[in-house]
This record gives sequence, structure tokens and C-alpha cells, in this order.
Amino acid sequence: MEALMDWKSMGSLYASLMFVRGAVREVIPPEVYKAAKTTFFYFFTNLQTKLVTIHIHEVENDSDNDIFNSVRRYLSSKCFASSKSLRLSKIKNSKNHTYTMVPEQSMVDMVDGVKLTWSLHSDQVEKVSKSESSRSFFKLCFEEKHKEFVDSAYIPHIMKEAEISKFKNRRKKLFTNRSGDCWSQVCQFSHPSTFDTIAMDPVLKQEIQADLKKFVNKSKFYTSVGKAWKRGYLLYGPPGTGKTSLIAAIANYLDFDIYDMELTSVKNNSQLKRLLISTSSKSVIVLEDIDCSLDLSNRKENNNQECDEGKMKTNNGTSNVSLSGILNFVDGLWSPCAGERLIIFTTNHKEKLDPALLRSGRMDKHISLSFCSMESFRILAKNYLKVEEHELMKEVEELISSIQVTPADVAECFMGYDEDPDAGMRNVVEEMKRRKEINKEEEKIDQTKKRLRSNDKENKEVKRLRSTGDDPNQDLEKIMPATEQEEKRKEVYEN
Ligand SMILES: Nc1ncnc2c1ncn2[C@@H]1O[C@H](COP(=O)(O)OP(=O)(O)OP(=O)(O)O)[C@@H](O)[C@H]1O
Repeated sequence: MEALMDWKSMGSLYASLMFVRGAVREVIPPEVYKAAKTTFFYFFTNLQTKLVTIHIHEVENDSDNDIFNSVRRYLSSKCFASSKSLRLSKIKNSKNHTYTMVPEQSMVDMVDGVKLTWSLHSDQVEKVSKSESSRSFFKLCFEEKHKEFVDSAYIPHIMKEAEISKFKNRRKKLFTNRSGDCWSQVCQFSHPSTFDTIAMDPVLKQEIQADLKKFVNKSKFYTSVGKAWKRGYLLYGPPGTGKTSLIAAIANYLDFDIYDMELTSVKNNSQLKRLLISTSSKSVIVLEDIDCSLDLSNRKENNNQECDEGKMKTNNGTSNVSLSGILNFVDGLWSPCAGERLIIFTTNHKEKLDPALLRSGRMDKHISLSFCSMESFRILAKNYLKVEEHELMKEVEELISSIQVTPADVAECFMGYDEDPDAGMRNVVEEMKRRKEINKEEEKIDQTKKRLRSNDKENKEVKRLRSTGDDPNQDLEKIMPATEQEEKRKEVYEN
């Protein structure tokens, strides 16, 4: 009976509490109610274990708080799994949509066995130019014993993760300096070339990917040895072998922006330096066809000019950028710029470049792109025609070893045949045969020319010997083989 009474009184106490709660909710504004509820919650949980709470406000001293933005970004990748109420948005120039927490929601982040409870709140509503706006802040709650971990490991971890997520979510940009002495964004960089679509030696491909990965993960190393965090690549090979395509594949692989440097638009070394300093981190700086932009060959010859005038004219005579300006650029004298940069030079004529430019430390990796091999052909056939095996492959293999076709030539033959791969294969074989015939013709012409040149040389020699009174027959032995000597002797006496 007594127990029954106890249950009854507990029931009525609960009902009274619910009534009071309902009444309070009616009377108190919702923001105040939520704030009181949160304080109540923290008060009781703080009683059980010693908890610490960190407040991270959106605005500090009238400026944006970077840590707030990093936390928001960091939690956006976690809150989808754990929160019941979320905000969904897609910000301009970002690749993906993102979820964020809504005010008065909390979520738990477990890191290395430490429980970290996050909640989002709104500051009191402010009047900002007619419209009402509120500012948010995060509360991070954890046990006091984890204070050191939070400060030295967790917060840096959040900053790093947020940076990675920001970087992944942005769109790559393409800049050029063609319009003057500063960079202008041409467009979003969306070149479709990737390491999967590039036709080149698979071993070299892997080597480049590994080198790039190593480079971007070596921030601490570059700082510890006092070097600018940059790497230089030289891509060389005949036109149409994929130098530009490889640059695009590299930018896509690293998710870097591209700065396409037009050297002929740069007036002098100072302008070159200014342009470099204004490039952003995580970028690829490209100088295409470097041998055509500046006369960078034969430094010894040009050295005097450089010393006297401190400049070197471009081929079209409009730029005063010197070789030393270029060397400083590649050496990373502009290293006060933080962050990693990849500098890529391309040329069709490596032999024309000054050795000073090519030495390692400036051009760390020399990548040769050449004519289409069978391996490259297979990659192109797979990409353009979705063909892996074909009855004409054998014929292609024989033809490709006897002629020089570039990947661009093969790609051109495949264009438009994606729906009829057999016709695409026939087209490329016909083109290769045609080139083989042309090569044969050209070889014949070359041989004839060579013979004519040597006949001419021999006739001149015979004439010279006659004019000096020597016996041409004796000297013929020195200048031609025995069979030809006989014919020549006849010719000499007939004349
Ligand atoms: N190795 C390759 N793999 C895949 N496609 C290629 C390759 N090489 C060339 N192509 C194709 O040929 C076109 C031209 O190639 P690309 O501009 O990359 O050559 P390049 O070596 O930079 O030539 P140039 O020296 O004339 O600038 C590309 O758009 C691409 O379709």
C-alpha cells in the first residue's frame, strides 16, 4: 500500500514538473529557454566529472575567427552521420554541397578514445542595418584530463583536416598573365586529362605520380633543410606527344591551380618576380615552349650582353627578361611565399636550353615524351574506342615499330569513331600504312640526293687533280670503293 502511495506521489510530481515545464515554455521566449536548458545540462554534467568547455566564436574583435570556420568545415564532414537536424548548402565556386550543424544541436567526436562533445549556439540577436542577424559560436566540452590533448593535438588536427577539406572542395583555376603584368583568371580549370587518359610508358607514369606524392607530403623536410618548397619539371619531346596533356593530368592529380606564364608578356625581371610572388600555394606554374619564348641557349655568347645590359631580348624583341631572371625564378629566390609550387617548363628542343637551367635543383625531373609505342597505342585505343583486343592489333604492332606517329596523330585517327571502333582501327592502320609509304618515298629521295651529292664531290675532286697534273686514277682509290673506281676510270677517260 505504501509502495502504491509512493508511485502515486512520484506520478503527480512528474505531472506537476511537466506542467511547470509547459508553462515555462509558454512564457519564456524560445531562445532564452534553449539557453537555460543548455546551461542546466552543462551544470549537471559538470557536477559528475570535471568538464572543460571551450567557446569558439564566429567573430572575434570584429573580424572572422579562422578557428570557427575550420571547426565548421571539420564538423561538416562528421555531422551528417550523427546529427538529426542539419543545414545543407553549396557555396559558389565549391565542387560539392556540404552539411553543417544547426544551432542547439550537439554531436560527439571520438578521437583516440577521447570523447569531444560539440554544440552550436547563437549569440544574442543583433540589429545589423534593418535586418536581424545572429552570430554563432561552438562549444567544445571534454574531460579536464584531456586538456593537453585538445590543445596540442586535437585543435591542430581540426585545422589540418579543415584545410584539406577546403582544398578538396574548391574548383581549380586557370590563370594567365597575357593581359598585362598581373595574373587574371581565365576560367575554372576543368581539363579532362588524367594519368588514366595519358598515353605514355606505364613505369614512367607511376614514377611521376610517386614523385609528386612525395613532393606534396614533404613540407617539413623542405623547411628543415631551408629550401623553398618547389619542384621543377622539364617536359620535352616532339610536338603532339602529350606535354600539355601531362601538365593538365598533373594539375588534376594534385588538385592544383595552374598559372600559365606567357614570358613574352613579361617586360623585365622585376615584373617576373612580382608575378611569381603573387601566385598562390598549391599551384603549377607553367612555361610552355621555353625555347621559343626566350633565347635561353648558349649562355656564354649571351653573357656579355647580359652583363652589359642586364637583359636579354626575346625572339620577338618585346621582353627584357634575362636568363638570370629565369634562373632566380627557378631557384626559388621568391621563397618567402609559403606553400608548395611545381614549376614546369616544356620544350620541343631540350638541346637548345642552357645547361644551367637544366641542372638538378632547377629542373629536378626531366621527362621525355616521345612517339607512340604499342603500350601508348593500347591506352589510346581503350580510351577512344573502348578497344582492348582487336584483330588489327598485330598489324598495328608491326607498323608502329617502323614509323613515327605521335599520340596526337593516333588520337586524331580515332576521333569520331567511338561508336564504330572497327572503323577507327581500320582508319589508324590505313594512316600508318600511308605514312610508311611516304617514308619509303622520302628514303629513296634521300638516297638519290646523297648519291648526287657524292658524284658532285667526286667530279670536283677529279677536276682538281687534273688541274694539278696528277693522275686522277691513282687518287680515285683513296676516294671511292673498287667497283665504283672502275666505272669512274672509264668515265674519266671517255671525257
Ligand atoms: N600522350 C598522350 N596521351 C593522350 N593524348 C595525347 C597524348 N599526346 C597527345 N595527345 C592528344 O593530342 C592532343 C595534343 O597533345 P598535346 O597538346 O598535349 O601535345 P604537346 O606535346 O603539348 O604538343 P606541342 O608541343 O605542340 O604543344 C591532345 O589534346 C591529346 O588529345
